[in-house]
Amino acid sequence: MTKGLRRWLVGVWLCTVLGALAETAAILLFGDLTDNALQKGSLDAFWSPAAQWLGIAVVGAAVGYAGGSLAVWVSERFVMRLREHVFDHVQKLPPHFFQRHRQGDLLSRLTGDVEAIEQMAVSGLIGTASALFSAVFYAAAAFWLRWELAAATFVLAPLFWLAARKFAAGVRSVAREGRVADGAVTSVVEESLGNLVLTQAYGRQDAERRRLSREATAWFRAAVRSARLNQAYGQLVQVIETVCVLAVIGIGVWEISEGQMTLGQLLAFAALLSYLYPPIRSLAQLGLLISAATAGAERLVEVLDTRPAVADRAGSTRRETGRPDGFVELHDVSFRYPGAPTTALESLTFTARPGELVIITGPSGAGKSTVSKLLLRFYDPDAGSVLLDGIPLHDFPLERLREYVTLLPQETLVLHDTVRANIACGRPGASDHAIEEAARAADAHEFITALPEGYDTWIDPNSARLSGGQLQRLAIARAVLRDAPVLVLDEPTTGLDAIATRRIVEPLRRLMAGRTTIMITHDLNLAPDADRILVVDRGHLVETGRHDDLLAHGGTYAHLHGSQTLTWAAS
Ligand SMILES: Nc1ncnc2c1ncn2[C@@H]1O[C@H](COP(=O)(O)OP(=O)(O)OP(=O)(O)O)[C@@H](O)[C@H]1O
Repeated sequence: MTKGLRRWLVGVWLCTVLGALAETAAILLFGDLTDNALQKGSLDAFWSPAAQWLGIAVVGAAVGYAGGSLAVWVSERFVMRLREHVFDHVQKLPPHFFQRHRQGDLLSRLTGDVEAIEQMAVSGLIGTASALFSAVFYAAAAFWLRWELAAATFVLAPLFWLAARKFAAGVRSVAREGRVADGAVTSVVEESLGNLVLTQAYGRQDAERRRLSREATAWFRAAVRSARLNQAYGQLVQVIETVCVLAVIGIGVWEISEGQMTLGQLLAFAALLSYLYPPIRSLAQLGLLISAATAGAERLVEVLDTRPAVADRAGSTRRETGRPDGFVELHDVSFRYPGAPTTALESLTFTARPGELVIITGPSGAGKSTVSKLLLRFYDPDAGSVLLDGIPLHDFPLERLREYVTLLPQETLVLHDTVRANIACGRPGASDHAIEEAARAADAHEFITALPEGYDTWIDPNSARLSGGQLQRLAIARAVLRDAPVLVLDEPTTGLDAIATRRIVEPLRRLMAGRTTIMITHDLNLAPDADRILVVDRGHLVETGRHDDLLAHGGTYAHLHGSQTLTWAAS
């Protein structure tokens, strides 16, 4: 991530060295001026050092400006890359990662934690480099000016380090608490806003406020503790500095009274000290800053350490497969979700030939949706194989595979964009004509043109502009445009009433025509159309056959069908 940034970093450090050199030279000139011009009252002795001082100040300002701007550019660029890197990584993570982490907490990691590191990167880069060089130069100048005074100062310098060390552990732990609390606050806000209807309908406002206030109190405590620690450290450092300055003045007064030193030298030395302490202080403080940023970094590393469940195999990205016919086979497939106590699928075997409709049904939690996750290769099976046209799925480049196998998920997924863009994401770059054709095939053209801005109407995931059935037809249009040989439909009618369901049956049939379709559903309306029905229960395939045969068999399928017919009759 730091590739290409390192040479700019060298530039920053170079500017810092030059800046410190300029300031050291200015201090020495100040001593000169005091002894030769001020004390003697000689204007002649003033001009030359004054002109040099001015020249040095101008050069110092230019170098300071260049170094400061460059340092911010380098560190902000680093942070930008870090954020993109983490984001890219998160986008590859498997579904269970998102089920186990609260969304708000992930948001806070991608924003707040990255900012914590940003602070360290900015202050670290500018701060450490400039503090280190300044400290070295000023220390060298101090020794050159009066070594005995410098020695007295440096005897006391380790006190700064001791103070910083004492505080570092506390600062890190409080920063960690703060970051965790920040994630919790974001999570509560995000969850509450997402659940506003439930909150308002059931009068849960007070309960939600209490939830927020609990997390906010933890955050408040951490923030106050952190401020207290920093204040205490700052004040302690002030006291240490005062001790150092008094020691130097004491020794200086004694040396002047002995005639071993001039007032100019003492004043220059005192000025040098006022330059020397800030870098020493900030070097010590850097430890505290790093301690605080480490808490944020640890949370990011936790995300980065989570491996994607699947990745392109070596060589698979170069493999040219051509568009498959859509022959899907599962052989003895078993799968258990990472960390789950039981297997979700056990020795599942079935095939779907090109153009066939295979329906997978069964009770809730049977493992039906898991089949869709394996077909899209969100996960690889623990045992057995999933093949497309006889080729194991992991031999296809992931991106290509997902062009060949299209998923129509349970929840209608909407992009924050126009209706047109929402359909076009099925095939980026599709012409307006193709988009409209897809919408017509999905019976969506009519309601889209009735929208205020037609295909250019803006929609978003929370938009109440479109009904569930209309959103589902939009998703069908997207799938039509994608034109994949294999289609996986996961409960396409869930959440739709009988009328809306009836309205999507025809578009669905059009979409399925000529494609291998694997439909996961409780709704057995389309079951008579299926070439094969699989009944899954607790991860096992318990029955398979055509609708009429399974009904005649009188087993689980007949029972599921019967209970559904009863529900329809009752409704
Ligand atoms: N991310 C996960 N981590 C652990 N277990 C999971 C995860 N997702 C699903 N499961 C478990 O795997 C089993 C099969 O789940 P799956 O979602 O495939 O069932 P399903 O038949 O589609 O259910 P439904 O009809 O209710 O959608 C269930 O016991 C479920 O609890």
